[in-house]
Amino acid sequence: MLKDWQARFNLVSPSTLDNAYARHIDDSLQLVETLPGSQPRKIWVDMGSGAGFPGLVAAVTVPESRVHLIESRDKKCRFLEAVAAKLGIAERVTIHSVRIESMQGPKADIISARACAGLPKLLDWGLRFQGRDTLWVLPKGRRALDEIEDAEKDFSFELETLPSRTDPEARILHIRDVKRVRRPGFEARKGGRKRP
Ligand SMILES: C[S@@+](CC[C@H](N)C(=O)[O-])C[C@H]1O[C@@H](n2cnc3c(N)ncnc32)[C@H](O)[C@@H]1O
Repeated sequence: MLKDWQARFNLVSPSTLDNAYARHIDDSLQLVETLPGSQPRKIWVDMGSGAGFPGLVAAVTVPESRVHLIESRDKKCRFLEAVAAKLGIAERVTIHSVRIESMQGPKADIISARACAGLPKLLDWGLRFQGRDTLWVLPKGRRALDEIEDAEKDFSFELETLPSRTDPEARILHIRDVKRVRRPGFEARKGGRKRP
């Protein structure tokens, strides 16, 4: 379906299409593989789902999950609906055709986002979905360490960094207990913060 719909809907980067299973499906699958056995997984929120990576792959492979796919582009949402219907998983998949910032919930057991935004923005957007036992599962590329450093300016969090099985330069971040913080050395001012 990805290949059929690509010409009209421009779902993924054309250069990845020939190798789409490895680049998108298997790359998403490895995120599911990293979930600790004890992790609750009833509610899964995937931010910026695009063509369903990793959200739809999670819906297929984690049958106890209800998966919320958030994607602001209508065309991509039409594709997500069609795939979910074809796979017979539409009952467990909710597609939100809105901007992430406009949502208020639900509280998630798992929050994922792939190739959607830098870590500080993801934490800012995703906090509204964080509950008590939420695990954030975020694949990141070679800028992972810089993004973590940036995020630490505005947030505290527990972090575990796992290797990626599909890309030696990438990392999979497992994050918990995200809190917004004001670091010493930053002072509030109208419209933002500045370093003294
Ligand atoms: C580069 S694509 C990645 C899609 C998919 N996660 C993947 O890995 O193939 C990023 C997607 O996030 C969506 N997106 C970006 N910002 C968003 C926002 N604020 N609210 C909802 N969707 C957003 C875009 O429309 C786009 O489809």
